[in-house]
Amino acid sequence: MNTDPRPTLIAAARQFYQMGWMIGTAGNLSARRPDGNFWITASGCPKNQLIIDDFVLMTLDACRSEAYLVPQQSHTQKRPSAETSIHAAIYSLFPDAQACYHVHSIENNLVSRLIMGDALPLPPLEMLKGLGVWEENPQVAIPIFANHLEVSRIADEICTRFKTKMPQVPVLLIRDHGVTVWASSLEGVSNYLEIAEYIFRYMVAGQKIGLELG
Ligand SMILES: CSC[C@@H](O)[C@@H](O)C(=O)COP(=O)(O)O
Ligand SMILES: [Zn+2]
Repeated sequence: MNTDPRPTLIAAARQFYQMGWMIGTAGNLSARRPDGNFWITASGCPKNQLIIDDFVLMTLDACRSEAYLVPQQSHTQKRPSAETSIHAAIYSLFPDAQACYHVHSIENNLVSRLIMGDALPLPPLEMLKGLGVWEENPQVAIPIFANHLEVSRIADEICTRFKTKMPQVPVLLIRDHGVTVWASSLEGVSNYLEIAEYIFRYMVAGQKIGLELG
């Protein structure tokens, strides 16, 4: 990824806003640069009207799963997303990840309540191939994490769980909060998010008509 990812992030945020996934400043998007630093949306920005200065450059301490502001950012006084620690956790756990998207949709909030355990089993849909699962009748579950006011606690729990058990697909849910997806390219992360949200819409619609989802 040699070009500036910010125009792509701006376009993606506008699209997700229109889908109802980034309403009222919700959500945050990030992408890595070739030097390993990553751009992330500044906190509290309306996602339908982002500009190039609505991003903050962070440097990653992969060993500690923490990110820090890159100094000398004369162009912005903005604060990074309040959920930067989750992006930092993903980038440190998955060195191939080049982009990480987090959105709040009605459906991703609803499905996080379909089961009160720590993983959501998915129906064996063809669409799972788009998340990299090429199996007959796949048994896939998405990890669910508790939502905490202190975001670094969510990030710590992601690190702890994924260090012992890697997720089957690059998707995680935070209960009553939203979804986070990651991929090795900007194109890939958008596809993954669209597929995850398709599956969530399917599950919510299936529940409504009493479908057995397993
Ligand atoms: C609509 S408030 C949502 C926030 O609390 C948070 O969950 C979120 O996704 C956006 O936080 P931000 O700091 O703007 O990146
Ligand atoms: Zn959020």
